[in-house]
Amino acid sequence: MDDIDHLGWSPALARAFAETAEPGQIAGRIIAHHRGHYELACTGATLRAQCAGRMHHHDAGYGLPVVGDFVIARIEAGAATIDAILPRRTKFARAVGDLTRHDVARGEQIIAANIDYVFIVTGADADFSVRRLERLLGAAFGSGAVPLIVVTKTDLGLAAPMIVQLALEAPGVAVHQVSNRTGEGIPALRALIGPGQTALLVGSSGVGKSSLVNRLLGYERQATSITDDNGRGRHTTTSRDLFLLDGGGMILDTPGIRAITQWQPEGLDDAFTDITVLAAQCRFSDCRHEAEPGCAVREAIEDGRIEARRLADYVKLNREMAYLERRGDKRAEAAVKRQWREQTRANRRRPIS
Ligand SMILES: Nc1nc2c(ncn2[C@@H]2O[C@H](COP(=O)(O)OP(=O)(O)OP(=O)(O)O)[C@@H](O)[C@H]2O)c(=O)[nH]1
Ligand SMILES: [Zn+2]
Repeated sequence: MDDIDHLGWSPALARAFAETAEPGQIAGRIIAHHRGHYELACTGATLRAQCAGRMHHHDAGYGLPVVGDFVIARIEAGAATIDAILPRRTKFARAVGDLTRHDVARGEQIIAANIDYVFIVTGADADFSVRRLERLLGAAFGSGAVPLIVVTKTDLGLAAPMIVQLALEAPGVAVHQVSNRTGEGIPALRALIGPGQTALLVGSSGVGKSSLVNRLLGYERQATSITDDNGRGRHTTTSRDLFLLDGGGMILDTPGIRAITQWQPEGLDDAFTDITVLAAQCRFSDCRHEAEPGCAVREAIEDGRIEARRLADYVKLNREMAYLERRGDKRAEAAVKRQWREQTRANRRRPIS
C-alpha cells in the first residue's frame, strides 16, 4: 500500500529524482515526523528514517524534511538515511515565536509539503474564532494549496447561521458540510480529493478532525504511540499522519499543525482582499486607515460595508509580521519586504476614485 506510486509520485518528481539521485539511492514520502525520526514510505516498505548530518546545515536548500515531503534516501541495516528533499510543489508554513536557525534562514516554519487542499475544519456546535479563521485562511492561501472550509456536526441542526457567517468572513472559499455521526457529506468530500492528491486538516481541538479522518478512511485509524525516546525501546508500530483513502486521495492530519498560532505572510493580503482593494483607493498610498482624510477603508466601515473588527485584525496581523521581520535575519527581512513592496505597487495601479 505504501508504494510511492500511490502517494502522489509524479513525472516531475521522477525527473528530479533521476537528475539528482546516485546509484543505490531510493525515493520515498515522509508520512510522519516524530521527535527524533521520520516514517518514510518507499516502494515495498515503510521505514524509520533519519536525516543525513549535512542536512542540518542551515544553508542546505530546503532545510529539514517535513510531513508530505518526497525525499532521496539510502537504506542501511533496515533503516533509511535521508540525503535530500525533492522539489516541493506546495508548502504549508507558519511564522513562529521561537524560530530555529533553519527557520530564520527562511523566515518561516514549514509544517507540511506537497498538499493540494487545506481543509479548515470547524464544528457547527461552537462559535468559530474569526481571528483564527483569518490566520488559517492566510496560511492556506500562502501555501499554494486550495483552501476549503469543512463544517462538521451538521447533525446537530445548528449549521445554518455559521454557513451565513462563513460566506461573509471567507468570501470565495467553498464550504463543505459533513456529519461524522451520520456520514452525511463524507462521500462528496472524499471524492473531491483526486488520486494522488493530499488534503491537510487544520482546525481547533474538538471540531472533529479525528472523527473525520476515521469517516473518510471507513475504519478507525490505528492508535499511534511509540515510546522509544531514550533510544532503547523497540520500534514496532508504524505511526503515520498521512493516510491513503479509497479512491486514491490522501488525508494528512499532523500534530504539528495543532499548535498553529500564526500564519504565513504571503497569504495575508489574499485573506483580506476586501480591505486591500479598498486600501488601494485611499488618498494617501501609505494610509494607515486611522484618521487620514480620503481613507476609503474608514469610509467603508462608516457606512457598514466592512466591520471595524476586520480592519483591526488586519492591522494587528500586519504588526505581527513587522515584528517577525525584526527578529528574522537580514535575508528573510529583505525577502518579506520585497514581497510587500510588490503587493503595494500592484495595489496602487488601481485608479483613485
Ligand atoms: N454530533 C457530532 N459529534 C461529532 C461530530 N464529529 C465529531 N464529534 C464529536 O466531537 C468530539 C471531538 O471530536 P474529535 O474527532 O476527537 O475532534 P478533534 O478535532 O480530532 O479533536 P483533537 O483530537 O482534540 O484535536 C467527539 O466527542 C466526537 O464524538 C459530528 O459530526 N457530529
Ligand atoms: Zn485608508
